[in-house]
Amino acid sequence: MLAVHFGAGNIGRGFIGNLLYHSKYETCFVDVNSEIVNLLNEKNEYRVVLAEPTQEEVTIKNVRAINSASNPEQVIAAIAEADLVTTAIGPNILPLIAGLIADGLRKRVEQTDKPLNIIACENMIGGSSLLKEKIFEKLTADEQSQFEGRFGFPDSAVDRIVPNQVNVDKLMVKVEPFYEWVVEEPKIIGEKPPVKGITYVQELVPYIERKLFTVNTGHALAAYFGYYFGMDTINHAMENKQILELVEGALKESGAFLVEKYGFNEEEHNKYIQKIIGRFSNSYIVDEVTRVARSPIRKLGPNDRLVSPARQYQEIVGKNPEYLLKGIAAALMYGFQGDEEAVQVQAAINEQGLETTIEKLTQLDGTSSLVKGIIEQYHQL
Ligand SMILES: NC(=O)c1ccc[n+]([C@@H]2O[C@H](COP(=O)([O-])OP(=O)(O)OC[C@H]3O[C@@H](n4cnc5c(N)ncnc54)[C@H](O)[C@@H]3O)[C@@H](O)[C@H]2O)c1
Ligand SMILES: O=P(O)(O)OC[C@@H](O)[C@@H](O)[C@H](O)[C@H](O)CO
Repeated sequence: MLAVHFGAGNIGRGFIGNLLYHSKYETCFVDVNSEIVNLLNEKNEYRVVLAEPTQEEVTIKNVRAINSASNPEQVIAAIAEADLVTTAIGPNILPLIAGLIADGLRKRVEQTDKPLNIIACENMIGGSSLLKEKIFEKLTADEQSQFEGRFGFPDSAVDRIVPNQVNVDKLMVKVEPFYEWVVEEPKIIGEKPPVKGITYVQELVPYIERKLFTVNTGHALAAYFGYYFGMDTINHAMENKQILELVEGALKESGAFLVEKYGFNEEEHNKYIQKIIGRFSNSYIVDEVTRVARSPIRKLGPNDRLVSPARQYQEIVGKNPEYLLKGIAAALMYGFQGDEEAVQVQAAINEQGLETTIEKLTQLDGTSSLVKGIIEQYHQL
């Protein structure tokens, strides 16, 4: 079985590639990083090390790679033959690979009528659906109806902390032991990809909201307040009592509406929160706050980990959240010069003012109590 995976980065090698290998796939990574592509083709294997006391190590074999910038025709040929296509490249990049996947699917229908599933493994609600939309924009009406029944785009939620890292062995990747990959079954076309480690569910939204609005909400608060208080890594940030309290406060708020909305067991949800806080504090992982804080414009978006839980808390619990608004305020203050989006947010606040910037980024109404609350928290920082 052949899997074509876009993005040979942290999650691509450290998580998806790992599960694919253990499920007997040959994995063809697609990336634009020529160093990583060349190394994968030279070695055809790489190591994954667990960030825990045993430092257990596995070797992932049966891998190769294609540089999509220089060899797009090879990617097209690989998609035409693939049994599964996955991505872990970042939400902002999905639209950029849509044309190449569309060409691969066109070639495929000339060769075979075998169905194919394309699964985006990104931190966002509806990643595969967005990819489908972008691919379908490239197609004629006839192609759209032909592709509709043949290619599935099930949404998914992926969870495993894989920090940025520079190792002597450049292909090696250190990952936390925990992982979860949930895929929505009803949108699968043909047989379910037999990947050991995927949990298939009938409805994905509760899982992705629980993951994004717990793991990523808490992580974002740890990162933005970590940066604010001058911390370098997430586990150092979590050692700070004030930050721990802020993270716990935000997770109690997101937990309150998640439990109410989806009927999760409250006690189980509290255990889930505590487990996540333990994961953030893993001292075997060096996860820089600037990785977790990356792309604040995306993270301040209306459907992302800060604004969506704040809005849903207000709608479902019936009052303004406190900690989630503090988190949004801290994200608005994030001025790391090495992050293009952080620089843009600071420039927008200086040029257009705080309220207009909040309205534009969050799509919240400037007169709403949520925006007023964010401004109040911002001025308190
Ligand atoms: N790292 C984590 O802890 C983690 C966990 C869960 C989900 N995710 C999600 O996985 C996705 C990837 O994150 P990551 O941490 O692995 O990032 P990363 O930067 O380590 O990897 C992304 C890879 O995509 C490649 N890439 C960029 N543009 C490309 C293009 N046009 N075509 C092909 N490849 C391209 C990059 O060269 C890089 O190798 C993101 O959506 C992230 O939110 C990350
Ligand atoms: O990848 P991002 O930028 O959406 O979010 C940064 C981290 O919170 C994220 O990568 C987590 O490590 C991951 O989502 C854990 O499953």
